[in-house]
Amino acid sequence: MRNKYMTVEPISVLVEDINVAYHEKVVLHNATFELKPGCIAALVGPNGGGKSTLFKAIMGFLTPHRGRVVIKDLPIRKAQQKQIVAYVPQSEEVDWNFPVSVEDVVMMGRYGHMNWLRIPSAEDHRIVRETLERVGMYSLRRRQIGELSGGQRKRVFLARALAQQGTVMLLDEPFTGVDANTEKEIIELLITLRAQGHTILISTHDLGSISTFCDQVVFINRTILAYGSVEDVFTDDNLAMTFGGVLHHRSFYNNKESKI
Ligand SMILES: Nc1ncnc2c1ncn2[C@@H]1O[C@H](COP(=O)(O)OP(=O)(O)OP(=O)(O)O)[C@@H](O)[C@H]1O
Repeated sequence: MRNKYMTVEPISVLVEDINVAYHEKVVLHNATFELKPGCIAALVGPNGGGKSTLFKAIMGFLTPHRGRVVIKDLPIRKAQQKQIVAYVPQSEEVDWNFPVSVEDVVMMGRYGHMNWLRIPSAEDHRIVRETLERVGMYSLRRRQIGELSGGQRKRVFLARALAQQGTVMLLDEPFTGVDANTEKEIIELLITLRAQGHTILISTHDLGSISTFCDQVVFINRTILAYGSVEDVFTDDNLAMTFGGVLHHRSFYNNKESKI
């Protein structure tokens, strides 16, 4: 039987010179960066800057017109086949009226581990139960997903990603619409996942918390403007370049409530 919370071999993510377009219109240009194995990286940029588009390209949902995404020395399709990358989408991308329960959603994270009949094994059920307990949603497992609060919805999709047991985790704005306690709990969970070897990319508008739990920052606005360690690149100059000169990160340290 597998260890309850598995340790994984940390792996890197390389995004190399990708262009991504919707209907021929390029929205992400020549984007390049690398995530170090076993780090938490914040993806920071303005609304419409291309964060969700980048996640979809890394997931293989959108195919770059040029460039490549390499995960553990594998092209993205192979990495997806091996269930290496798990994704927590923005809440707006989910149809909350869909008649599925919390438990059903988390079980979807196991689909890639099942055969084509998709009959869950005892291990699948065990993993779903454990991940629901881990995010504090086990007692609500039978509830329809539309009957959850914003913070509970985030937890369910986090549980789905955990159930998938991907080594790389992509989280698109997990803090939007959640209260301070839930944000703290999600950060603690991410820190634990990093200690277990996971590589994590998280888009966030909460600049004030980045230096408390992230190792790397990736600045994005239609391209990657800068990336590297928090110490080296989380600077006023890079914030100004990314947001057009209107933000200074010291103001976020002083006012933790501020969000872009
Ligand atoms: N399905 C789509 N079809 C056409 N254009 C799109 C589509 N999705 C996004 N875009 C455009 O691509 C650009 C990048 O959008 P994206 O959603 O990646 O930004 P974002 O940084 O995630 O924004 P936000 O912070 O508001 O979530 C925007 O100009 C957006 O209008």
